[in-house]
Amino acid sequence: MDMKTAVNTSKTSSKKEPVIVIENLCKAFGDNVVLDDFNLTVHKDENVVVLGKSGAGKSVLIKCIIGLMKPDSGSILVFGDNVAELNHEELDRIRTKVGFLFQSNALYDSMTVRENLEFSLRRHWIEVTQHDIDNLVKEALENVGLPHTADMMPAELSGGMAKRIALARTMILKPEIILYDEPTTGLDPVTAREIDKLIVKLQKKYKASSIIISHDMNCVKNTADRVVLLLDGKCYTDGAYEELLVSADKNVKQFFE
Ligand SMILES: Nc1ncnc2c1ncn2[C@@H]1O[C@H](COP(=O)(O)OP(=O)(O)OP(=O)(O)O)[C@@H](O)[C@H]1O
Repeated sequence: MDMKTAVNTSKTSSKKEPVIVIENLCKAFGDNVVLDDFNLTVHKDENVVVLGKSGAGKSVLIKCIIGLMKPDSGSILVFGDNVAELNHEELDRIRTKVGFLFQSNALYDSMTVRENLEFSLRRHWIEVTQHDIDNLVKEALENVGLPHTADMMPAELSGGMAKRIALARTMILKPEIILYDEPTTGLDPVTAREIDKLIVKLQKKYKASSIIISHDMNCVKNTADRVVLLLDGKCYTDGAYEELLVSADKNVKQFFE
């Protein structure tokens, strides 16, 4: 079956403006061809989940999007700019609009929650006042339901709380695009579902677009407007969760069984 033809209709309309356009992306490490003519367009307000087996190239894809890795060929346009051609300052400007939630959370252990959130702001927004910072920190903590944690240290947080704080730190810059690297990995099922809800709530509130890398099929179901299967370096198929769920294609089925 030609899966592209079969399931290439997503819940979100392709009429919305594209924010990320990836065309013919290729990346190899020696003989290891990881991305091989990979294509993907993400539109405004859209949550796209990228599914793929371990080693399929999901992290490499994300690194290319934020300019941490250079593609061998092909292009990645973020808000119309070709990431591989940007200089350091231009990349920094783009990164204020593109938030990244690390799988490890990447909170600074020696800083309080407030300092972790402030650090993000001071690094990117040079002219921000202390009054603005206080308000933004308050809003960010309220967004994730943890207004009382500002003076806590990361070591005092549970895994779920740390994930929420990491999400607050990502959202404090009000990014227009958020890239999530396995946001629910390592969390218990109840906490994982809370994180799914927060991802969707904040995406709606700030009208952000997202790429979510996940193996957690509940997370995929709860967050995805569209699911992309990365296989053999290509976008193997692309459709709504419900469409892929009933697919007869064996490569798709293995993720949904
Ligand atoms: N810097 C690098 N140098 C050499 N090979 C690399 C490098 N980064 C990634 N790779 C290779 O690229 C392939 C894809 O890796 P990647 O981390 O993107 O997989 P993934 O889909 O994110 O897997 P997982 O779900 O296990 O995290 C792997 O074969 C990996 O060994």
